[in-house]
Amino acid sequence: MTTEPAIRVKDLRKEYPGRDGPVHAVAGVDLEIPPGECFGLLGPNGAGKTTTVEILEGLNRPTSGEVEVLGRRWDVEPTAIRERIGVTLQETRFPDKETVRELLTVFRSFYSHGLTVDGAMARVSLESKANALIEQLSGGQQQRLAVAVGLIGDPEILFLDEPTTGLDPQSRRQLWDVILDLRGRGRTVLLTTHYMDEAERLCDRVAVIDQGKIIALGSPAELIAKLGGEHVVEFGVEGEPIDPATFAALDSVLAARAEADGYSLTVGEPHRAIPALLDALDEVGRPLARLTTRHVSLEDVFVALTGRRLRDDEIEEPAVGGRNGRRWGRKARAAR
Ligand SMILES: Nc1ncnc2c1ncn2[C@@H]1O[C@H](COP(=O)(O)OP(=O)(O)OP(=O)(O)O)[C@@H](O)[C@H]1O
Repeated sequence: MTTEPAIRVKDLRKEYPGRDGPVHAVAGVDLEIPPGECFGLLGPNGAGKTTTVEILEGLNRPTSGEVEVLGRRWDVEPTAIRERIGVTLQETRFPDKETVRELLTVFRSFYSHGLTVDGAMARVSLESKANALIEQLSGGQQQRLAVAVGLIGDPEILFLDEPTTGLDPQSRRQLWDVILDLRGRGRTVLLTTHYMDEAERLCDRVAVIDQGKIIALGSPAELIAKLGGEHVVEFGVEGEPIDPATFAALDSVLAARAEADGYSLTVGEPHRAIPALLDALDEVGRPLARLTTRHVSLEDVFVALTGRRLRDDEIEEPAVGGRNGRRWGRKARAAR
């Protein structure tokens, strides 16, 4: 295996013509991904993930910038790159009337070396479906087949564009196992997703991308640690809305935010913050409607950086800094 980066991207830009002027789908992305890393590109719909990945896969051309895949450039050595990468697109449509084995046999013939067809089916646990028609497969099985197609050339890098979107939880977990297996084999995986739990579970490092730019880069644990608190307390209060600044001043609260249906606090120590919250509500005679606690997630990182949720582009109020004086919220922007 080479010691050069598996992927190197410098000042990558892609503009599409738009009705109201050019759309800057990728607006200056720098990336260096070492071999063997499972790297996640995270961001909401329209952030520029697919465009970036398509350029890396050689399916789209950049407007400007440098791209090297396994030390090679698409405009110089396209075949050499194609032989060593695998691609699973966001949506794949295979011929309904072909069997799993037939399809994999066709794709295997495109590569000078690779897995056996049986080996590829085993990697994605589809052995029992070898002779099933593609139209007979469930959504999760079809997606695993798409991954098997990506793996058939035994690639050094596998690109997976939103591999689990639309799948049920069990199918998602089955695909996660396939990706973890690949990671365990030392292969490089570049994954795009808008599921934060997926990124946390699978990725060594993630780049959070928004409006064509990387706004945070690091391991999920590093990005979460930057929020300063490990826990989120979410609660609702009966009656009129309360200014979140009231809660920001409470013991061990690092940031407070009004949510659509209540409030969310980033806290260092829930056993100090919760009693303080209950006392404060008691004092003003406002009963608590509900309260839950959870660990901070990458979703919270995204909200803290952009003031928006990843999944639905819902607008959030900026967070109000706690007594440690930390402000994590930014001005809420209008959804595009
Ligand atoms: N062929 C195209 N022509 C014009 N605009 C495009 C084209 N492809 C993408 N865009 C625009 O570029 C931006 C980035 O799109 P892209 O598909 O890369 O985002 P994404 O993060 O992958 O989103 P999704 O999760 O929805 O696929 C969006 O504003 C999109 O509308």
